[in-house]
Parts: sequence; structure tokens; C-alpha cells
Amino acid sequence: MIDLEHLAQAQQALVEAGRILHAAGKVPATGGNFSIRLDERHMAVTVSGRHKGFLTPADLMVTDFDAVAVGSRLKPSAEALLHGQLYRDHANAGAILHTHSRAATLLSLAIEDDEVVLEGYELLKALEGVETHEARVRIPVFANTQQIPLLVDQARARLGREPYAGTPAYLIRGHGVYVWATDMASCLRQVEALDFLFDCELERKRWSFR
Ligand SMILES: CSC[C@@H](O)[C@@H](O)C(=O)COP(=O)(O)O
Ligand SMILES: [Zn+2]
Repeated sequence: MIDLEHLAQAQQALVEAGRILHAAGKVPATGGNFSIRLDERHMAVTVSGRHKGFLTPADLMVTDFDAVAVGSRLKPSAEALLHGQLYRDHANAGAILHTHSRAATLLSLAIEDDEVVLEGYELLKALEGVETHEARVRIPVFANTQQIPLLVDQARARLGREPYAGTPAYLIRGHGVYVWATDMASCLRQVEALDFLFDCELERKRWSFR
């Protein structure tokens, strides 16, 4: 049984996240999708195709981690299975934000490697579990595809084990970024920090200094 008070709080947090991310230019058009874990099998997630800057509770729905709707005939986010995979495999994931920010999109296209390595930045400490600028945070990069189950398999195979055990995010090339955290406030902070760091990496590439 879904806890209705928890659901109402989740809806409010998702609506607010959309407003913030749209104002920051990170979810243009209908890009992006968001969710919050409700219990060990369910999440509140954005309905597919809705503009994330102007969400209301009617643009949100409940599904299980296989993206099967609960009490709704609406279509969940086309990428809801990616959210389900993260909640299933990462017990401490409580909220997930997927954005199409410029920095994430451009950096994922600019690097040839299949990961972005972030190190030496003080702002790394805005990420959960990071306590020093000397940390090395490795963000995997996956090829973009419309075959979401394929991406689920790739994410499952690569995340959660070394060297990605503590990673807070992954990039999808030419598409955007998925970020997860224990709760929505922390997830928003991580989105902001990572975008700043992605932007720094882009600038470094532009000026060819490491
Ligand atoms: C504007 S197209 C973007 C979509 O293809 C997708 O990548 C996306 O982020 C939003 O899809 P959605 O089904 O609304 O969750
Ligand atoms: Zn997307």
C-alpha cells in the first residue's frame, strides 16, 4: 500500500525540482525525467512527454520498478526503467533526476573515452560521500540508444562495482545525465555541482590544459 502522505510530499518535491531545473535551463522542451522512491518496490515518476518546468501532480504517477503503472492509465517516462534499475540496485537511492543540460550533453560528445574522471575540484565535496578535493570521481558514459532495456543492462553491469561503486551519476552520449542521491535536496545539489564540474571539464578541453 502506497503511503499517501509520502506520495504527496514526493509530488511536491518533484514539481519544485522541475521548476528549479527548468529555470536553470537544464530541462529544455520536454527533456528530462524525475522520480522519488516511495517504498522498496514503487516510485513516483514523471508522466512521459510532460514539460518538466510546469509540472503539477497530474503530470506525475506511481509505477513499480518495472515501470508498470499503479492506479493510472497514463504512460510513465519513456526512461522509467532506468529509474527502476537504479532503485533496485542501489538501496540508498531515494531520488533520481535526469537532465539534458548543455554541459552534460556537450561534454559527453567531446570526450572519446567511456568515462569522465573528475578530480582536484573542491566542489567534489558537494557529492555524497566525498570529503576531499583529492577524491577521484569516475562518471561512466554510455552510448545513446532508444532501446532502454539495453541501457538498463549496461548500467546494471557497470554501476555498483569498482571503480564505479560510489558514483553518483552517469552520462548518456549526446543526450544528458542521470543523477541519484538519498533524497531530492541532495540530488538537486549533486546535479548543480556536477554540471558546474562538467562545464569546467569542457573549458579545460577548449583551452587544452589538464
Ligand atoms: C524531448 S525528447 C526527450 C526524450 O526522448 C527523453 O530523453 C526524455 O528525457 C524525456 O522523455 P519522457 O518520456 O518525457 O521522460
Ligand atoms: Zn532524456
